[in-house]
Amino acid sequence: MISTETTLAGIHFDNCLMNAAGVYCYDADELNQIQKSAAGTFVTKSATVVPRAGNPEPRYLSTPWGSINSMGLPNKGLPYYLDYVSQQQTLFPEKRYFQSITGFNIDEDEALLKQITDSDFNGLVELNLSCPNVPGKPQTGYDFETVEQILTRVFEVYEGPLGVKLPPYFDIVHFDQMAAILNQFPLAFINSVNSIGNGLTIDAATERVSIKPKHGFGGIGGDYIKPTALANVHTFYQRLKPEIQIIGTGGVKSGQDVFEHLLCGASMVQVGTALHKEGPQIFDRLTAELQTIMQQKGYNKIADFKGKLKYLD
Ligand SMILES: O=C1NC(=O)NC(C(=O)O)N1
Repeated sequence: MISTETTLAGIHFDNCLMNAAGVYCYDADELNQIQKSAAGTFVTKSATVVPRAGNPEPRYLSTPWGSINSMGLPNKGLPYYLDYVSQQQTLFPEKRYFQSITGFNIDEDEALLKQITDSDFNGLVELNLSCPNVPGKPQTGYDFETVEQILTRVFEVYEGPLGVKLPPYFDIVHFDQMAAILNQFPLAFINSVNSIGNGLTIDAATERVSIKPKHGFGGIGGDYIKPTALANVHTFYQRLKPEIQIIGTGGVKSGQDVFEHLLCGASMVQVGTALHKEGPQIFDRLTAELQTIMQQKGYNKIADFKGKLKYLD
């Protein structure tokens, strides 16, 4: 039997595929659709201290090669998601889920984590350090000193399995610097990558930008970013201590894309842009395509090939 199961933070998941935060996870209706799909689990939309309407629309566009978005963290607030996940934990006591959170400062991060500690949440926290779309707010993941300060506070106050959603990096020195910071902490995982921030797509016919916020600037996902995503997954796989596992996100729309992320070292693979386009039935297709590739190569489980990317030297 070809198995696509995986383990993350010592937790078993029947399938290594799940949604990426922000896609099919805004409310109970969307999360129910992921729950009923072939995905191994789900992550909620990044929750902030107070609910947010997000940026003005149009704020999302699917393009032939992917997507651009400037959602601006629209979410129903952490209590909503904790209530929903609590119900799912009761319905499916053997499953574990991901709660994404993002504070606008270190005190907000602490407040969000305290809310989670005070709840019956038994899953994994994904701390989003990389939203590129809140006007005036930097992508924290590019401020290394602040990342270190945040993680220091986080692990003073939170005891459950926790990982960070990182922006894409493009410079080997930055990989080295970030890995040196991340390796100081008992992180369960990192999730590489969030969208490539502040891209621009335009409509030549109307001579206009595609989305309203920030004069059309938004996070880029899809085919455009797969090479960057694979490089980030593999570079951190090479540099991080083995206790910190990797969730691979970016450019996944086929079983081959999933296979490539796993080959680069991912233990779990998230799907964003392609899920937005195809809907939750994509998980059936991706799982079947991955299993076919594994069968053709003689692999029975992910551990047979995870991280075993070959070089040409
Ligand atoms: O972290 C995020 N990444 C994105 O690409 N978009 C969303 C958002 O704008 O809410 N957040």
